[in-house]
Amino acid sequence: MTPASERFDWTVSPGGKPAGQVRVPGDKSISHRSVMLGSLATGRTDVTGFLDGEDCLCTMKAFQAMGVSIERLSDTSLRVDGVGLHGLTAPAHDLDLGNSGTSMRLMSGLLAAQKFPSTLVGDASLSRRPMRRVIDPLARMGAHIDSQDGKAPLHIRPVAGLQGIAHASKVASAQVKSCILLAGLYAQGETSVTEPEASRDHTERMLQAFGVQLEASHGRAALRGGQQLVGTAIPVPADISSAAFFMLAAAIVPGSEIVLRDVGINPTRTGVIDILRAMGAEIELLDPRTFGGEPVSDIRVRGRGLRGIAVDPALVASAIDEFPAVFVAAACAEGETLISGAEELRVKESDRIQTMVDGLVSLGIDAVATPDGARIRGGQLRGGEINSHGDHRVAMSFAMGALRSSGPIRILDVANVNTSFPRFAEKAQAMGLAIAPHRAT
Ligand SMILES: O=C(O)C1=C[C@@H](OP(=O)(O)O)[C@@H](O)[C@H](O)C1
Ligand SMILES: C=C(OP(=O)(O)O)C(=O)O
Repeated sequence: MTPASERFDWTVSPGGKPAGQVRVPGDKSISHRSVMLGSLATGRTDVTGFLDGEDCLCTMKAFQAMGVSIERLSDTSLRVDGVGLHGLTAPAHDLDLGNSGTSMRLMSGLLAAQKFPSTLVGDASLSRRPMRRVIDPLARMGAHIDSQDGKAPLHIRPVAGLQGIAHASKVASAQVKSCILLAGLYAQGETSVTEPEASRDHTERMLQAFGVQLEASHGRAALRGGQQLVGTAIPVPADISSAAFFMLAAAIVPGSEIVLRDVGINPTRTGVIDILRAMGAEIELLDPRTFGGEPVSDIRVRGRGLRGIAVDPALVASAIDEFPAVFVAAACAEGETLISGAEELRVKESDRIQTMVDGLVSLGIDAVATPDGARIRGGQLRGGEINSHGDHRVAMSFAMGALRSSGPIRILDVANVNTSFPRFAEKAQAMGLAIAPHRAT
């Protein structure tokens, strides 16, 4: 795998008609949680379809550094021998969580409850992201976390115990919700989280699969502390957030047809399907089934040409990571697309509103950023150079844009794609994209 420190670029030549079948890598959210919950359980957890991206490998290494035996049976299969809720041991060094917001926010919850200190560090992008959204509620539970003005590194001090709280989150964030629920496993009494829109519910589903009693309803989750987790088998579905780039590819090229296999279609994640359908894409769910506690299906996408829409703000939470792809879909649609209610995009790996608007404008598209979204008028993409700002989802979205551009698109700084989608360029090539990776010059 390419180390994120090496600079890589892509040149993507225009044209191509996406065709064929692909299974994109495993779901990132579920892969992180499989390591975390498997480590805290008693007994063995076998994980198949694990995402071997750098983000999830950071989580895996962090738990290994805290004494958990995690064996890689293959690139995508793990065997986790859990140490129980109180079995983690003090790491000998800072825990480096790379580029991964999910690792840092979820782990801060469970580490806040430990009898040993720990320090969580990340790369330059992760060190710019807001952590007060987890530090403040954890402090109300009795945790001690020192930060750099609300940002990483996070120094977590040992505490005698935590108290359950009822947390009303201002943002719809599965990372905040999961952080508090993981701390709640160790707290006295009940811990609950409510949020303005329902965020992805993998933590709730997976805790239940590990035997935890939990109340979950739309926008609220609650559990009582002191419950034991019991190891279980976790088959990880393909990640709808990675599949979204291929949905985009087929949707913007009339006459194309692809099938994406084994994709997780948890209803808290399927906003991108609703948005692309509203824009005119033909998307069919084939053979719906379940993997463990998660709904899965194959997805057929046929390109029919897209039209601009006002994206329903109620879909933002369930499509949050797919907006870079939606920006490119909007650029390839007839008419105007309005995106609103999506200010969370500004605090991801990059400011995804600004990065996407800047990139589209440099490719000749009329696009304007607003505080919580953008206005994008569809048009002819021309060739040019895109700075991905080291943001994997920005890089992959613009790569697909080349299917409709009049000249080659060069995308700078793409090594970070390995955080969520290892071997993306090979899979995209196999589906018809003329993508050439090369060392940055
Ligand atoms: O809980 C998770 O696994 C994730 C939650 C989302 O973040 P927020 O909770 O910050 O919205 C998402 O953007 C991220 O890629 C993964
Ligand atoms: C926002 C993302 O991840 P994280 O928050 O885990 O860095 C993402 O993968 O798009």
